[in-house]
This record gives sequence, C-alpha cells and structure tokens, in this order.
Amino acid sequence: MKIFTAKQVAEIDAYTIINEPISSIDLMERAAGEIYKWITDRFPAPQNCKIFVGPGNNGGDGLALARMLAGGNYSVEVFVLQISDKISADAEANLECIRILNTLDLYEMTSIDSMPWLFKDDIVIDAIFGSGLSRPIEGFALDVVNAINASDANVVAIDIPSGLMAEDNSKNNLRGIVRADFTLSFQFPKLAFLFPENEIYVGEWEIISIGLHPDIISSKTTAYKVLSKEFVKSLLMPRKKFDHKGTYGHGLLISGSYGKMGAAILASRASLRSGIGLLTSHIPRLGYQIMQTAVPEAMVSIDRSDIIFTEYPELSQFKAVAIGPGIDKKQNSFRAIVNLLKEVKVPLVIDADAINIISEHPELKKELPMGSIFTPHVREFERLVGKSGDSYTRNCMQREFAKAHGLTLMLKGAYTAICCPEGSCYFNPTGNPGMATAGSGDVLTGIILSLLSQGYSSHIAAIIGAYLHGLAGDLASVDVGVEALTASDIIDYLPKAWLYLKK
Ligand SMILES: NC(=O)C1=CN([C@@H]2O[C@H](COP(=O)(O)OP(=O)(O)OC[C@H]3O[C@@H](n4cnc5c(N)ncnc54)[C@H](OP(=O)(O)O)[C@@H]3O)[C@@H](O)[C@H]2O)[C@@H](O)CC1
Ligand SMILES: [K+]
Repeated sequence: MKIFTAKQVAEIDAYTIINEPISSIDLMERAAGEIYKWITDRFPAPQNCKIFVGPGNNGGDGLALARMLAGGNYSVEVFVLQISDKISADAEANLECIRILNTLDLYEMTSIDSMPWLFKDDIVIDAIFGSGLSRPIEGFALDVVNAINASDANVVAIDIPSGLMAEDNSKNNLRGIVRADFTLSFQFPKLAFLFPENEIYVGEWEIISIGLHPDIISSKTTAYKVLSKEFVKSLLMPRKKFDHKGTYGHGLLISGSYGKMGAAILASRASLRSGIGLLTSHIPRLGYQIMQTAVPEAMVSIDRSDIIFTEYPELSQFKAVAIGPGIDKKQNSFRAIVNLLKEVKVPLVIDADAINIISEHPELKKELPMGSIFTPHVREFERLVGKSGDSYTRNCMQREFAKAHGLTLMLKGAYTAICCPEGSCYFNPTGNPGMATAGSGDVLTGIILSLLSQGYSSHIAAIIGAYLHGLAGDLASVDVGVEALTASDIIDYLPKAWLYLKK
C-alpha cells in the first residue's frame, strides 16, 4: 500500500473530483458516510456524540457525520470552533444544511468557556483539523484539544488527530495534539502513524476507503509504502521440480562467541527454515559440538580462536555472507571485519556487533560493499548513522544513508523500515510486541542470509525477510501469546508463515 504526503492526497482528491467525476461535496458525503458506518458498527446507537469541528474540510466531514448520526438515533451536539473568518465551501454548505434541518444541538465556540463536560461514555469526534493543518494549534483551539485529552471519553479522530502533521512533526507542539483512541484515515495511512512517538495521538488506526480514483493512485509515485501480503507474495521465486540444493545457494554465517553461541544456533536454524540450499556456520572453536548437535543440517567452519571471531573461510564458494549475531567486539574481530569488507564480493548482511564495530571505526563506512544489508535496532542505528530527536528526521537520515552508500538499511522495530539504495522506504506491518525478545534479530539475520543465498536481490531479501519474520511471530503469538514468545518460537512458526504467505 502506498503512503502519500498530505499534499499528494489533496492532488488525488482533486483528480478524483474531476475524473470520476464527483462533486467535492458528494465526495465529502461519501467519506462521512463511511465514517458513519464505522461508528454505528463500533458504537451502536443510542449514544451521546460530541463533535468538534474546525474551519476546513475536516470540519465539513464532522458536520456531515453529525447530520447522519442525528438521523440514526444518536444524541448529537456539534461545537463549531470559530478559529478564523475562513470556512471551506463544503463545510459551510454542511453547516447550512444542519441549521435548516434543526435536528441537533449546534454551538459556536469562541472560547474555552463554552467547552462542554465530556463523560466517560461520550463519543467525541475530532474534526477540528485534518491534513490541511499548516502550523501548530494555538489559542482557544489548543485549550479545546487539551480538554479533550483530559477526558475519559472515546475519542475518534477523523482522518488524522487534530494537531498532528501527516509527515514531519519535528517542529510541532507535541502538547497540542488530540490523543485519539481511534483514528479513521481516508484511503491511505499517514507516514506519521508509523512512528512510535505518535502512537499516543493516533491510537488504533484504520483505513476508511472512500473510492479515490484508482488511476491516479497507481500512477502517482511515492517513496513510502507499507508492505502487503500480496506484494510480498509477488516477489517470491517459484521452485522447480529439477532444482537441487545447489540451486538455492550456499551461505556463510559468521556468528557466536563465548557465552553467545545461542545467537549462532538461532540464526543458523532460521536460515535453514527459510529455504537455503547449504549453510556453513563459522563459529569459534568452543562452539563446535554445540553447533553440530543443535543444528545437524549446518556445515561448520571453525575459527582458530576458541572464543571469538578472528578469521573466515575462503569466500568464493558462497553466494551470500552474514556477520554479526553474538560475535562480540574484540580487537581481533575488528581486524577480521576490515579484511572481510575488503574481500567480500557477494551480498553481505551486517548485524549486531558487526554494526557496532563499523560504527566505532567510521573510516570503515567508506568500505561498505554496495548491495549489503544493515539490520540495526534503534540504538545500533544511532551509533551507525547518528542521533535524531524524532522518527521523521531519523527516517530521512536512514534514506540518505542508504542512498549515499548504495545499500539497504533496515531499522528494526514496530513497522520495521527498509530503506533502499534508490530512495524508497518500505514499512513492514507484521510482527508484535512479543518479538521484542532476545535472539529475535538473530533469527531475522538468518532468514535474510537464506534469501540472499537463494538469489533474491538485497532489498527484496530484506523485504521478504522482514515480512516473514513478523508473520512467523504473529502466528506464534496466536498459540503462545506475546509474553511467552521466544526467538525459537519464531523459527518454529516459519514453516506456517511460508505456507500462509504462499497461499
Ligand atoms: N482525502 C480526501 O480525498 C478527502 C479529504 N477530506 C477531508 O478534507 C480534509 C482536508 O481538508 P482541508 O484541506 O480543508 O484541511 P483542514 O485540516 O480541514 O483545514 C484547513 C484549514 O485550517 C486552517 N489551519 C490550518 N492549520 C491551522 C492552525 N494551526 N490554526 C488555525 N487554522 C489552521 C487552514 O488555514 P491556512 O493554513 O490556509 O491559514 C485552513 O483554513 C482531510 O483531512 C479530510 O478530513 C474529505 O472531506 C473528502 C475527501
Ligand atoms: K481530525
């Protein structure tokens, strides 16, 4: 699913009006009608609804919705915030319609003094500002936002919580944004919904389709997309009857150290559960028996060191290499990484302490092989790329880094962001909080190595890997819950995840 900027959505809106064709007021009616259906489904009448409307089309949606709710056995009060002299034509028309019908209570608000009490069971509809917000909220509208936030009512934001910018909130007043329980976004998600610090404003979000024109949606380009099952499925390469294990590639996994052999086991098992033909696990000497016993399918390459990574086997036999899970940051490991970065000619997955070693030696950033994949979590990301005060800025830095170095940079977390060398950024919707657990990242590294070895290109391996990893975690959580979920569970559910993805 594409994510468009607020400006692009306005263009899509305008295109739909001309080319469907449909008048703007009818499009507003359709949008409000879809919100009405959602509300009657979630909060069946009778209920008390308090609707706060602003001067633009978001307010117009709120007014059209108010009329529908009043006709549907809801008790409705509408509060029109007198924020400016301007009011959009369609909001004005809906306001006039309400005045003529006279079926609900309509109040004009010019100060916080006319703020109603908001009770626990009230449904508050936030239609003050939508995607046309151009600056932080001030004045009495800010007081209204704070009063809504202080209440225990059920707050439903139309399109976007008032006060939240659709993309860049780096300069926003974070104390002037409605904290919605539900956000009903028209047709597409907003980029801001995917950033962790905005969860308190957005609450649960849902997409409400309003029939915007398919031609412009498919032709308009955007850097941002949310992955879908259909899209990821379309990337899978079919397997053929006469294929053999050589067809699916030989991967090298460099992982493990004294006390962290579990990382090597997890990454190896995940790799083998994701379709790799042959896997060689390079580990320190002490791990030999552990690996041979725990993962009989893997071949083992033994380091001269008993406890850490200091060397690697001859590389020509491998189609892809992954380095990092559980390797530690010792000086000898650093030297081996320097050599590996110079020598490797195949795609490389760089994770965990391999990222940290590179971050501590910025001169290595010039050596990063094109086509490699970095898989940091947020702390590792900050060490590698730099700190930022907010997720939008961090995402811009991530895209820049990926472009500048010609590599794929994944930022792991809820909605893992995958930034590709040509500038695009994919967000992964699968996964759950149970996956924030030791070894989860090692599993992901193993999956991506497996996909690279099979011949998937770097960014496609990152996309399929992230989706599959989250999907396996989701399927596992159905049976084991989120608290009890372990990295081994993610591996155990990879077979089901593959089956589900290919269905
Ligand atoms: N997607 C779609 O296809 C459809 C979208 N629809 C709906 O349209 C909504 C977008 O409508 P919109 O463009 O009129 O913007 P909206 O936010 O309602 O108001 C902008 C007004 O507020 C003003 N203003 C801005 N910031 C301010 C501030 N801090 N303090 C004070 N004033 C401020 C701004 O003034 P200006 O910036 O020009 O000074 C302008 O007058 C969208 O979210 C969705 O709900 C549906 O109806 C149908 C289909
Ligand atoms: K809103």
